[in-house]
Amino acid sequence: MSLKSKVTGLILAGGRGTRMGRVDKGLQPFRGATLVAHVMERLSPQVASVAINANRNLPQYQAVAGESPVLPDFIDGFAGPLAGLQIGLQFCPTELLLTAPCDSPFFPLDLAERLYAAMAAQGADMAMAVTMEHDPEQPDAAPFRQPHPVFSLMKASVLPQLDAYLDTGARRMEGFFKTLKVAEVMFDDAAAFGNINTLEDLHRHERTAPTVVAPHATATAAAGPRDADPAALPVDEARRLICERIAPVEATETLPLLAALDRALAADIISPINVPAYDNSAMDGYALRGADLPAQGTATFKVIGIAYAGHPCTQAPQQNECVRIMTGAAIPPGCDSVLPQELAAAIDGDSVTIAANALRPGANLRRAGEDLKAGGIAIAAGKLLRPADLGLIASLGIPSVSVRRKLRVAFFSTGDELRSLGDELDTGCVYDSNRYTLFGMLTRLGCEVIDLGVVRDDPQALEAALREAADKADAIITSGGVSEGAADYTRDIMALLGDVAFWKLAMRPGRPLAFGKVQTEQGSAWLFGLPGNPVAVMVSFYMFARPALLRMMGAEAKLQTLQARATEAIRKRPGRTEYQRGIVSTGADGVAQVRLTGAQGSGILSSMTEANCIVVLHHAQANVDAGQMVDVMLFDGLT
Ligand SMILES: Nc1nc2c(c(=O)[nH]1)N[C@H]1C(S)=C(S)[C@@H](COP(=O)(O)OP(=O)(O)OC[C@H]3O[C@@H](n4cnc5c(N)ncnc54)[C@H](O)[C@@H]3O)O[C@H]1N2
Ligand code: MOO
Ligand SMILES: [Mg+2]
Repeated sequence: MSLKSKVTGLILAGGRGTRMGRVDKGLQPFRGATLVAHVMERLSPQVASVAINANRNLPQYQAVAGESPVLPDFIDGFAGPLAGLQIGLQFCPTELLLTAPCDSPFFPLDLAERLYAAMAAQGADMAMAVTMEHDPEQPDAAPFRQPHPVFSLMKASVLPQLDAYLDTGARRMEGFFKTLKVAEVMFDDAAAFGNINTLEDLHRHERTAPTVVAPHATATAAAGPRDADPAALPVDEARRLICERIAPVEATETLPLLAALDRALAADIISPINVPAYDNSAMDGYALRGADLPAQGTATFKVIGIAYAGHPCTQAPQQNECVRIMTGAAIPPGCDSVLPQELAAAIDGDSVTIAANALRPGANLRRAGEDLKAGGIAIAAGKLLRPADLGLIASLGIPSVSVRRKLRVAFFSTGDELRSLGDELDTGCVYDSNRYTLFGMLTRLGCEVIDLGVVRDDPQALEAALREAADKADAIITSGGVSEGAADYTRDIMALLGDVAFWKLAMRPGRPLAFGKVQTEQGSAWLFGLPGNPVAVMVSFYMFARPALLRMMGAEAKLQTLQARATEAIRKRPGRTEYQRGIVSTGADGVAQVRLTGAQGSGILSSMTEANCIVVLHHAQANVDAGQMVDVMLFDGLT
């Protein structure tokens, strides 16, 4: 089942708007629509359906909501967001509820996904967004954790706990959350959770250009302390801008199951049968009726038949009778329990003696449909098919599946200094390594690769390569030439052929990045102009090209991070995301620990081959002390 189908969105618009002069915040005009309409637009793609919690101007909210419900508080008197949450949970038709306030129109498009990942991983009742913020009055002070309780994903089943909490007269969200198991999810981009509190805020944001058109405008709002480059775009923001523009390729194909490994499933796999198809035994032993088991002492059962996997026994045991049964064999009629043979008190010819408490009635049975129910979604569209998926599909008797077509990705390296393998290495030259790392990363991702070789720093050669790439491919990956260097013609040519933006990112390595669409008469392709430095090209690929390509492939793109303890102090400047190469291992106490691989320069490719993970030091994060936990991304999870 897809996550989206499990989540209902709730927009919290029930407040009094005190700080806005008691105007109805959600209905304030903003960039050509109401604030609530902006929130609705960001929430809708993440959820199965949306509801709005509002207590005033209900017809106006209904006009924005369309078919979706507008729900006033159940308890009286503008009791705050918890009252909105209560009615939202009462209404919620799915197992999860995602909340967003009506005055925060910039929140991440992967909010549901990221909150859910943490909630599931930690077995929590709910997950809440957290950011690291700076006090604008004290720019030199350490950043602090800012929870955002109004951006939460929770199980609908917490409603009775909320009812009980509200019955005590308490009204604070944080107070209620203390009664639950909460997973906190750190988001890099504090600005994305910024809300519009006052009319002045509203007008200030209104004057800045919309996020999608001019990333740098919002980057300024998100800038960290004074030494950070205010024009640099935070990583989360850049990833969001890229993914917002990109859509999956439409074409699909039907492939025999064995040819579908690593491809993105184009349609849900619906189970045509129950798996298992019949109740069967989980053990070698004796099938019997649980009601016949002794309450005390022992009871002796007569063996009346034998059931093998594939050869059922159709005889129904009567009182104190049983059937000898093997693992996987169908349970004989009337039986509901299986005694593993080693738990019998005695076995003598065709009689088996069982002691009281040796077996719980109902034990050791695998019920029909306990793995998959006929008619249910066995695997949701978007899944990249792994070995277990092939097995699961086979277990349903399905011989072929519909997958998205392979993505065609053209790539080339740029630079006069590059020499191909087999060439002499002249003075001032380097062997072209980026094309090999790119080939590896693209192939691992399951793309059809089109290698266009090395392209000289020459406008005509570059234009020809880009045109050829746009004609042949869905996406183009280049390396080099996107910085400010005098010989970097790529920028001019890319801009000439398409709608390409050159970004300076608040990250290291991988500061420069070109992204946009290259258009020719024959076709168009998304271009990712990655920086030339060999480590930067890999990091930029993983952080930006990979999620975008996966999205084009119609696959879910998760960047999974784990936590590990830093074995050493790490220097880190707040205001940019740093990706350092690390080696993760298990510490003496069983906790994951990570050490850095020596020099971290963006030309030092050996740091990548030595590493087994990337240590992610988030935008607002400062120096890390030895022993502190840090986020790591395992290479094995990236490709
Ligand atoms: N004045 C500034 N200079 C630089 C800035 C800046 O902001 N202002 N950014 C630096 C950063 S960060 C990077 S990264 C590089 C990126 O520059 P380009 O993308 O233009 O890349 P090139 O200059 O073409 O190459 C950089 C470096 O990488 C080597 N390289 C390039 N391609 C390959 C390849 N296929 N295989 C192996 N090595 C390759 C190239 O020889 C250079 O040494 O700009 C900084 N400068
Ligand atoms: O992208 Mo550059 O490699 O950050 O140094
Ligand atoms: Mg260059």
